[in-house]
Amino acid sequence: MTSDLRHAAAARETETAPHLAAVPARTAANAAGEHGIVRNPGMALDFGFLESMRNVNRSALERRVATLTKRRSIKADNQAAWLLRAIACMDLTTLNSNDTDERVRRLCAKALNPLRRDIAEGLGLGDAVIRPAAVCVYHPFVATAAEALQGSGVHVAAVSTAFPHGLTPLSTRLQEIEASVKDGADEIDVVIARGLVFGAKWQELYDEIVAMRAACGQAHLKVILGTGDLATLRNVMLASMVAMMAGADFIKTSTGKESVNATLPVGLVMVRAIRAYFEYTGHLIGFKPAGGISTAKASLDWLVLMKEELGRPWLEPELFRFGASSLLTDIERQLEHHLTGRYSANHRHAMA
Ligand SMILES: O=C[C@H](O)COP(=O)(O)O
Repeated sequence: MTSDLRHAAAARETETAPHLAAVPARTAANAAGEHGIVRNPGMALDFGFLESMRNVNRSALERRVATLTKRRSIKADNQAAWLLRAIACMDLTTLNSNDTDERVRRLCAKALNPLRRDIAEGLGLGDAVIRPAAVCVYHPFVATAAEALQGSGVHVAAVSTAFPHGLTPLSTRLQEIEASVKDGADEIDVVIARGLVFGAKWQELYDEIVAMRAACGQAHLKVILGTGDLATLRNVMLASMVAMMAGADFIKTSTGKESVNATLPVGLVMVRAIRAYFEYTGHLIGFKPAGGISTAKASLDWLVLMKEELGRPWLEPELFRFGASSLLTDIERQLEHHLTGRYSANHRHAMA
């Protein structure tokens, strides 16, 4: 364990719940790494640890979520700052069957200038650069996005393993990852084959993710669980843990294509898995809720959940992302409302 992580663990032990709030911002910031966070090296698949995970109590989770979202008291002045943070933690996404290079270029242009000039000026942003953390695209558009975003610091994320179902031979999925990395992807969002969860084939799931992590090389690995397909919250907890043990840098809820996408109770299960993994290993894993998050209000609920359950470091793009195709539109509208007291039509905040 590095001294930074030892420091984080020591800080954790001195605090009361939610004790990860004690982890200092950018805990591992001194360690080398493109994101300023020590990458999760993974660990051997530990069946004993998996078995020790308690059953998930859905009604307790729902009560906790209700408390969190009701207790939230982000006042109007703070709200604009939180919404800017939501932009900074966003993977601005297009994953449509009718995507084109031109559409991806327009989305990248939006990522480079996410707020209309009058809104940015009205907020007094000056030289501050507020941009999404990444643009997320299908593999065929990685090179286009990489070229459009070159030098900007906005990453290219690719969904590269037979998204959204993950149902091609592993060798094909690994080749797709390698091709995306070669084309310039900084981050790879992979989907798991959900059948491995239903069959409790944890070893096979673990081995697949280990292979995917190896195929990523320096690119960061986000593992999409497809939680809406996983049937039980215990499956969500166990799949989260297996993904982290196999070396995931982030765990992500959904593809956006399941009938149920990111929900706060499922998110709570996953962030508690992240907490348990941290307590066990000292490694910090990112979280990405994705799918159906389209309103500024929803983004605030998620940010509150992260702050209350895991603490300040999980309000940084190194450890938290929204996967969202239309959230930026609503955030921009709300920021305009904050400045003018009026709402404008969505088309005034075009994405791509
Ligand atoms: O990973 C991101 C999701 O596919 C985006 O879903 P969304 O279009 O519902 O925002």
